Amino acid sequence: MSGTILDRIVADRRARIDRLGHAQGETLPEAGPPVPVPFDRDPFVICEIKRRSPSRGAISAAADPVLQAAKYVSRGVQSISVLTEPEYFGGSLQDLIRVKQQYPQVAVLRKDFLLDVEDIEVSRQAGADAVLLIAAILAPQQLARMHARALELGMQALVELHSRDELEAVRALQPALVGVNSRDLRSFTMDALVPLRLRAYGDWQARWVFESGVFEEEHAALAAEYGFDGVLVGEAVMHRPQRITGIQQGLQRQPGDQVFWSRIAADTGEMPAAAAPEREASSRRPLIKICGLTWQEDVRLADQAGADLLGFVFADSPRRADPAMVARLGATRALKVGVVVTSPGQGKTVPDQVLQLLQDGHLDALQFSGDEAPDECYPQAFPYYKAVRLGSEDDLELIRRYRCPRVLIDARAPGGEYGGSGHRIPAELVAAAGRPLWLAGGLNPENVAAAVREFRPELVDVSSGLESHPGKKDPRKIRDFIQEVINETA
Ligand SMILES: O=C(O)c1ccccc1NCC(=O)[C@H](O)[C@H](O)COP(=O)(O)O
Repeated sequence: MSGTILDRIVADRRARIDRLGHAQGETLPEAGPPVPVPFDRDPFVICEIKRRSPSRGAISAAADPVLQAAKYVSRGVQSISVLTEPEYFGGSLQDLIRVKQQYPQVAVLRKDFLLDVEDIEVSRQAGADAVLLIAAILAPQQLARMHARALELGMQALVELHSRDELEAVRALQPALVGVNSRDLRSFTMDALVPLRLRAYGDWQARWVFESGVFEEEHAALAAEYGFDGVLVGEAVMHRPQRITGIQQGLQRQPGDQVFWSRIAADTGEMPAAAAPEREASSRRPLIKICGLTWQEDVRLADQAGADLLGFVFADSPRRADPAMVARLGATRALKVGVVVTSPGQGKTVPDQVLQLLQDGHLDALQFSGDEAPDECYPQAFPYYKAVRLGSEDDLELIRRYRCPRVLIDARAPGGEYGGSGHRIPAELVAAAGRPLWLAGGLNPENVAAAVREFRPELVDVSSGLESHPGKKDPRKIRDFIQEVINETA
């Protein structure tokens, strides 16, 4: 057997079915199940009952499923996912049966590693209104059979994907309910950009659910802004059902004209399915952000030379940008980012002019480069990402605390600058910073190739290293920097 946890869970479940049958030795209700209720009613926040998981260990080992469901229902939740896998998740079919019997008007999803048509029938008999079908563990024809049986029985089937190949495998089926898991069930790594990346390829009529990693309002806002109709939330609400209200609010955002994270998602990570074998994702050219642009001709040059992001500093700096210049730029190929430094505990202090640029589409996102706390960014601007300065191992912990899909790491310079210092981050901290890596701090045309080789960043960010003097970029350095990055990953 190959070694991933997903392989082990599936093999153990298959062995349990062989031993005990599809009901796994559990007693099913004698009375016929009630007519299924729709699973995807709005607000489509699916709250999960999950005692433990292989990735997180014990979440709420002793939780009573009916009491937990009560906490969800009292907050307006209409769709509940019940983990019924016993060995790795501490669940059972009885959990689902009890929840459904107590709350017949709530739609209940059976979340398990379902393998056979008989699993679908047992789920219905237990009272499930919907079932989860995981594309990663089912051959396309088997998935199609199980999907068809679920629909025949009046249930809905949430088809879960995590990769482009899986999406292409279910394309012919065009399921009406698709979940994209931001967690890779094989490695447990989470990446909020995976659902955004796959969503762009899902061009059939369906309700799309963003799964895993949803903890706060801003995670649901990200899902909603980028085309998801629902979110599936587990650990966050097991611990704190009070979060449901914020998550419901976040999901109310209408998909707008934001492109920032979907462009980043498209330009990073998994290659399009057809091209994947030719090129490893790890050898993909990192995105290039050229920051501290103050002159229009520098902006044009950086844009034409191949920068992916253009940064404009709206903070104390020799590179402070003029908002009027940014407003005059018009369309650029590269995304435009406004860099701000706001004061912690002072509320909303992003300058109005900068917010206006974001609102009017002259900027695509903000970069928070100050000492903003994790909960001080989203209320000020969206989309955004955080820049975190690393000077010691203690700072590494900071990275994990922020909720945006990516965090830029920068040097904690001796002079206390918030950015543009020209200082490098100590190599051992970069190595320990986690991946995907957005790397800033002291890069220049001479050292960027080595940095790319050593650290395989997803994005490199440069400012002072391309200047002829503070605030003015040197055209040759811009071109050389970009060429060095291209050469290193060609
Ligand atoms: O660039 C600045 O002057 C600046 C001032 C205040 C806050 C942030 C600033 N820059 C943020 C950036 O993203 C820079 O590109 C980053 O710090 C790297 O700068 P450098 O070390 O000069 O390449």
